[in-house]
Amino acid sequence: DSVFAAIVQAPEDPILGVTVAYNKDQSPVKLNLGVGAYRTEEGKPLVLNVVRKAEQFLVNDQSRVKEYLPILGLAEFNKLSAKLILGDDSPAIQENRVATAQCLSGTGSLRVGAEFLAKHYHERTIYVPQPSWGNHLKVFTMAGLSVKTYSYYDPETRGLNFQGLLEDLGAAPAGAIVLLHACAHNPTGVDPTVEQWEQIRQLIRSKGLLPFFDSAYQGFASGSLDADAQPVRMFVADGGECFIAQSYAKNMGLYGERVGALSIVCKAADVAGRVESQLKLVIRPMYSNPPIHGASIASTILKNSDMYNEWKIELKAMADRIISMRKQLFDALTAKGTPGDWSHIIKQIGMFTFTGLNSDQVAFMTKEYHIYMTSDGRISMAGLSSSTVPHLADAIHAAVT
Ligand SMILES: Cc1ncc(COP(=O)(O)O)c(CN[C@](O)(C(=O)O)[C@@H](O)C(=O)O)c1O
Repeated sequence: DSVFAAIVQAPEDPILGVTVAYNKDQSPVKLNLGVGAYRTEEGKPLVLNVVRKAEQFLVNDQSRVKEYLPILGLAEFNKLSAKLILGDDSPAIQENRVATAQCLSGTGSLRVGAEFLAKHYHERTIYVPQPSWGNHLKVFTMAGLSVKTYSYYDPETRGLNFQGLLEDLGAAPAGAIVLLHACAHNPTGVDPTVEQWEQIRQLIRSKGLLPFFDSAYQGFASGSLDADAQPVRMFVADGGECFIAQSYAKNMGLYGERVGALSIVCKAADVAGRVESQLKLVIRPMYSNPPIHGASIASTILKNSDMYNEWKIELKAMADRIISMRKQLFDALTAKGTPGDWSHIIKQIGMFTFTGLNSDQVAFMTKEYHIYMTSDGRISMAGLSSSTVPHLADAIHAAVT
């Protein structure tokens, strides 16, 4: 019989599997609040106008060819991506201390960074917040790093367990890698304050820990690209090293184009040059070179000031719609007198609300109300619209009474 006869059926991905279940549901009132993908008020995926414009511009450019990109990707895109997260006036960029590679969106940037660290960095332990994006554990483990967690979320206050965070990172071995969500923490929607970020930075630098930022929602959390990049810029301003994974999936709506970048901020330009050369040895045997189309769209938008400004307006509109959904859900639960304190819905930031509903309550809401969400109680606010808020409020009310 087949040499693969012993292979067992793999479980569905905890996040992407929710969409699989949603697609099978025939109910007219079904609601997909699982995957972090933006939907319009009409519940439809959104291609930004400025993305359509950039694509049209590219299609009309007869001089464009389909040649391989370099291993590190589209150089112009890499420069513009580093500027986007580090700021136009970043000393690290001016001093040529940043090595950047275009990677396959956020996941690919995290994986390339992890593979690089497993090969070149003496400390193989990476501390990931508890909880974190589910895929972090698998990406870092598959790259050969050993994953530990640091306290992050306080279920009592549904806010940050800041003391626990400081204790756990304070106890980490010198040199350990620390994964930090740059903004809009997934799944909790809880971010440190600027003051808390400064304390985290001081602790990380004093212990010689290596910060690895995951920036998947820049501009999507507050609506401001600069505000959402503030924590990253605080760390880079102190001259220390850091890794930064960027994704354009959400803020440019380039989900399926797989557009992202890994930047490694070094202490000296010659180190950055050598790091960049070693990044090529990680990437070449993995996927050789990245796709040209999505990065060309992003680059066209980032380098053209009219398009860049149009993008910022569309980005803020997406962020504002999500904030409005938070308010509407909070108001609906308040109006219904749903038992419990629901203020965390409006206090949390970014794509997700960490409701505090347990897996049994989630299963009930799926079964009885056709609400699709992750079993940890996370809801993608982008999946909601004014017309569907009442249905979700009914489901939550029924689940907690
Ligand atoms: C913190 C974080 N980091 C990286 C990524 C990877 O994103 P990409 O590779 O597409 O650029 C996500 C996306 N996470 C999800 O929005 C989510 O948690 O639903 C979803 O896209 C996913 O892939 O799980 C994320 O939330």
